[in-house]
Amino acid sequence: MMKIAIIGSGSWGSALAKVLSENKHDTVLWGRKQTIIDEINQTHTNEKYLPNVSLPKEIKATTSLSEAVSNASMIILVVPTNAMRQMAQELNPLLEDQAQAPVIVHASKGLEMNTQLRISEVLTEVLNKDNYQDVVVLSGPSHAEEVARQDVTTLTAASDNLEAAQAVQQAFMNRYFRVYTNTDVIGVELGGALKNIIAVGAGIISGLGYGDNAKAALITRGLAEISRLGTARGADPLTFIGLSGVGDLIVTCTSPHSRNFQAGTLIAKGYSRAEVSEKMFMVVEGILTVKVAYELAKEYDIDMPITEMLYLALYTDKKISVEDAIESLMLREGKQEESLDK
Ligand SMILES: NC(=O)c1ccc[n+]([C@@H]2O[C@H](COP(=O)([O-])OP(=O)(O)OC[C@H]3O[C@@H](n4cnc5c(N)ncnc54)[C@H](O)[C@@H]3O)[C@@H](O)[C@H]2O)c1
Ligand SMILES: O=P(O)(O)OC[C@H](O)CO
Repeated sequence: MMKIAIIGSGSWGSALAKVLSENKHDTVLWGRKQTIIDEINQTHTNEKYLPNVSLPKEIKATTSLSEAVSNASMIILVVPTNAMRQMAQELNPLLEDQAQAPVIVHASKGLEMNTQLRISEVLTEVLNKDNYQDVVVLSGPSHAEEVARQDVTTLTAASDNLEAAQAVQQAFMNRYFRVYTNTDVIGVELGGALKNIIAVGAGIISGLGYGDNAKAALITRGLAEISRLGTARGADPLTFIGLSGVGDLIVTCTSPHSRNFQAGTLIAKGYSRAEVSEKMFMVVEGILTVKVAYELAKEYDIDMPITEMLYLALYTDKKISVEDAIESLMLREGKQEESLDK
């Protein structure tokens, strides 16, 4: 058993802390809001982010980053993507004097605005490489609400160093939480980040009353464009038919738990991007990732029609309605489906 620090006490950080504590690890949960930290320590709940869940009383919560990471063998970052750089900068001096360099894990899903970097790229850019062992990405189809009630869940731990991925696998695995390993960090991170865009689209078509045919079309063609961008960025195409690809795409596009899906239903009701962000108090990564993916698609000359339509609807003043966007997707020139020899 080891000391594991979880940085971020929102829905996913709290659910992951619950799993690790149940696996008998010395689990410390860091958050920036004193009221939430007090609630976790005193009543063993986090009603705002993980309602109706009893957390193990062994979880220690703190607002002190130094206390959280001191002597931790593993540090798991679960803050919104655009807070990762700052968290890594704050971590850097605290890792200087650790007796043993920790494994750094992140379990978030997005791409950094402006730099277009994957989260592991941000972490390796900022963290002093002498002070940590490896970076591991934990991703896959996993809603916090279901993990917290011990529903069967499968994930992927990916790292360039298979042994580091295996260490994460061993820390988390139990009868309801099964972790596979992978060495395709690019594919695992891009699958997790880009599926959120398609989930926003799924919420929109559901909110507009389209049926299951439309949803299946969106998921399948969404997977095609995720795979196109992913392989252009160096991912193994097979990764996109794994847990962090199609697995996460299915769960996020079909589950009422998904914040990205919920945000899509609000967009279908006519709310603007700013209004949606205000109404959803939890992070909706897909709304931000649309912009980054659109820019990457332009840069790499990749056809991403669903992402492009969402970008036009959310980020430009072209005032394209969602109905017009869907019609224009449907009426593009006829295409051939992907095949292995193309
Ligand atoms: N909720 C899930 O089911 C789930 C599952 C898998 C992955 N994820 C991913 O995990 C990441 C976190 O999601 P979540 O569901 O926990 O979000 P959340 O909105 O529930 O919680 C986010 C937490 O980060 C904190 N935070 C926000 N800005 C911060 C900053 N600048 N510095 C430090 N802390 C900050 C918030 O106070 C909150 O505690 C996202 O990338 C999400 O895609 C979520
Ligand atoms: O609630 P969402 O849309 O952020 O999705 C959560 C997880 O990524 C699902 O695997």
